[in-house]
Amino acid sequence: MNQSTVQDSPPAIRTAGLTRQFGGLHAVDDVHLTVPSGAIFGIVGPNGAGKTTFLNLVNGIIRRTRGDIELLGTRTSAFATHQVARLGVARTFQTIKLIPGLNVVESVVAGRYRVRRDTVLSAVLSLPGERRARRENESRARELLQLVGLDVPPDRPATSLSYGEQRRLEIARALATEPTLLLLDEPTAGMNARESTALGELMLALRDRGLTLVMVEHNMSLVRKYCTLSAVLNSGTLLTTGPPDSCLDDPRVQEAYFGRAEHA
Ligand SMILES: Nc1ncnc2c1ncn2[C@@H]1O[C@H](COP(=O)(O)OP(=O)(O)OP(=O)(O)O)[C@@H](O)[C@H]1O
Repeated sequence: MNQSTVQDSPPAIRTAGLTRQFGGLHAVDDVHLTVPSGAIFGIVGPNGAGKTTFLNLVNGIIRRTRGDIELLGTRTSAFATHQVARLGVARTFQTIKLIPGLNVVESVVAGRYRVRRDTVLSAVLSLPGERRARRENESRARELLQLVGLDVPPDRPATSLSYGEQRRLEIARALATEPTLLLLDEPTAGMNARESTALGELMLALRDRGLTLVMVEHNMSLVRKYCTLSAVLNSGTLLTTGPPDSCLDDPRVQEAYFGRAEHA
């Protein structure tokens, strides 16, 4: 996707009055937020601010109590996860979710099958063309492993990788669905500084390929360096949104994190 196409695209995410209650708790409370296409968008906020709940609402894992969600120009408020995935939205999780028993390359190919039921069916029935499709899937998986910088033997069991490597494998698996919008929940958790920087560079490379990236992240220097826009949640509400430096230096944000502005 070139730059003018990205600019002409509808917002990757638009929420209006988005609210999710758990009993009496407003985990996400009346959030009006727009993530433009082509952004690297950081969602930050103290623990329990509602960041993961927001991502869960966006990709249909949980249902809203009130409000609306529009993804890539389609109203998805009542969509289930698989319907959201088919629009071109992929997701990684705070807790790594790799399928035990699969090797590195199989884990990425599994990502492809997740949204392509027709391919699964032809694989099971061994229909003509299935072997060629499998070869293509594996070769695409190897390209994605290279893209995310995961230089390990493709036949290694996925669960034997280091934590940082597993996080990159999850991103490769998410990319295997050919998403337009990639949601990452704390992608640098457990990564060292070198791995975190590599992840930042990967996000830039993906953005240059036309993806929109939204990440929940606690690493503020990463957000400042690599995100083009950000939003701060606090107690479920949207405190502020805009370029990371102005958001994170906002006294209200400092207060949400530290209690008093002068502690920043
Ligand atoms: N399924 C649930 N049932 C009840 N309460 C929930 C549920 N999921 C989240 N919450 C509550 O909603 C609030 C927001 O949680 P959420 O996980 O979205 O925060 P977060 O900003 O992602 O936090 P962290 O940075 O610690 O991961 C918290 O008070 C949490 O305990």
